[in-house]
Amino acid sequence: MLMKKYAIGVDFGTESGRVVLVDVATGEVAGTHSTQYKHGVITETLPHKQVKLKNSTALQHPQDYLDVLETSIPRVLEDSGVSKDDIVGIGIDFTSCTILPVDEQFTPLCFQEKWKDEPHAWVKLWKHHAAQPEADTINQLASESNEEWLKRYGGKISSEWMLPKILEIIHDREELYHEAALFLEAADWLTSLMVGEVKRNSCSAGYKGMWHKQEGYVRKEFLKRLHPLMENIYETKLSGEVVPIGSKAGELTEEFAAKIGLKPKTPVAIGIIDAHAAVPGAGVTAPGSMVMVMGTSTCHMLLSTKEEFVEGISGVVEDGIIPGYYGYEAGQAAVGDIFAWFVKELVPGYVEREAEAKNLSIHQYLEQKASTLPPGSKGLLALDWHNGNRTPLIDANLSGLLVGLTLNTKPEEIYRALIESTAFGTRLIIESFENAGIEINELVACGGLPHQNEMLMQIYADVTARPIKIASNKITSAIGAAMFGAVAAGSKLGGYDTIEEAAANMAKLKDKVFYPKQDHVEKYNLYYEEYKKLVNYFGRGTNNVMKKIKN
Ligand SMILES: Nc1ncnc2c1ncn2[C@@H]1O[C@H](COP(=O)(O)OP(=O)(O)O)[C@@H](O)[C@H]1O
Ligand SMILES: O=C(CO)[C@H](O)[C@H](O)COP(=O)(O)O
Repeated sequence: MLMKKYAIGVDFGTESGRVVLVDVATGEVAGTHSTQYKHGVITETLPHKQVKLKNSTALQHPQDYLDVLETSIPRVLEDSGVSKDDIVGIGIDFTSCTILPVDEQFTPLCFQEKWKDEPHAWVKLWKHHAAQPEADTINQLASESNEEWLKRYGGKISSEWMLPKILEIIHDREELYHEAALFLEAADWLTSLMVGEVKRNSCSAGYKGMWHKQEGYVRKEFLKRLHPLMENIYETKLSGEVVPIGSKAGELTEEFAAKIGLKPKTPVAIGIIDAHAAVPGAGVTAPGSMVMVMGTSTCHMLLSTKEEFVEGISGVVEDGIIPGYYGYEAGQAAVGDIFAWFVKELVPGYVEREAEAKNLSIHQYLEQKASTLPPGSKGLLALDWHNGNRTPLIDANLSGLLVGLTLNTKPEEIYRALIESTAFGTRLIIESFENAGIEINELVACGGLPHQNEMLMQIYADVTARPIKIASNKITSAIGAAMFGAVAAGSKLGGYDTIEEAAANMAKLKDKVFYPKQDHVEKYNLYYEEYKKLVNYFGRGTNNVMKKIKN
């Protein structure tokens, strides 16, 4: 009898890391284990000392990531009874841009006595937003000198990305900049430790590090204008081979294998960003299907054979998601978060009591009531900008809107209108792609939200006039990472030679598909035109009435 073979996927999220053990032949999940980061997101003071952190700081402790590997991998093997001899490969995905400075041995500077009290020596998590002034400077200089690369990022780069975060370090603590041998994405740090040499993944390098497969990195003259110390940064502190997604980064060293309970020489895949891993995780490896990773926010991921400039996208990167294709990322800054805000802040006590009496969560109760309402939610129309607009307007200062209120408006009507507004937001993103000549025929949803609210999925199908498939498992990114682990092994070692083959065998979708209802589609076409008028008036015009008042 043929022995079953498994791949390990590790998904490093914002609060915890999750390990999944997947049967390579069938995609069946043989075990999962998750380890909460002991230090979580560090925003006020450093863990060991009262060092006050500046506003918008979000740091992490690198030991927490090692703990995930050292705890959850052995646990998953033990609980499932799978032998380490049957693990063909391992892949990791990570939040991004999450970076840290390291020395020549890849030791994080924050582990050193000399630097442990210096906030800039710690991991800067993706949502560290303290580098906004640096991002503004980069955007201004880049648009003044018409930098071609800016168009690949929809016209603006984010304070979350590599260059603003490093420039912030130069501005605040130049000495630390000099001391760092390398700045690494956390995914690349772990990969480099696992295989014993520096490897950078083309996904993070492309979406967050301004790397382009043909043109390389940002030109030196521009970097020098940012800061003289940055002129040669890509040959020095950001040096290291950029390895395309879907490649093997190397094999587990003896030392690292012993730490995490796997066999030395186990193939290790090059890392990938979490949302991007969800694309093959949801079974998408070719153009035409847009993957929506739906949770607190939504990331929209798409493949194409063409590189086009699309309004307000987060980025387009060759080999960024699936080798051989241009991968596009766009997004809505808040989706589930908007519904959470409404449920927490605005739902009256009587609704809470009714929900409790029916043993339903408030979300479930509101869904039940709102699903009997007609499209358009009795004349309500909202703008989904409660956390700004990512694509297509790239404006974090925009705020939400609700029109059409009367004295008879009910909470479930507002709940439905808010959901509809996020669906209109997704349609606006689809239209931005279509305006650039990129086709989208169907949608594939993954993440937590599609499993929580059927009405929401039906509204999305009706508003976008497209069928929506749903990934069967909520941990789609981790499964995608495991697929990359299987590809790192290759077919000779029991894995696959391409990510397409891995996804065809390992991805699982739910049987239920949400098909658009024609009468609803027609109504939503009309309401969408009204939504766009609001977008144009409040988002593209010169009035500032919607902008949040900054204090
Ligand atoms: N039944 C529901 N309907 C709509 N939204 C929901 C429902 N239940 C939870 N949510 C929202 O889903 C979001 C959590 O999504 P999930 O994918 O689980 O988390 P994350 O994005 O952190 O990975 C929260 O913002 C919450 O408000
Ligand atoms: O920037 C991103 C993708 O490009 C992600 O939003 C970031 O990595 C955090 O993701 P999550 O909150 O789902 O863990």
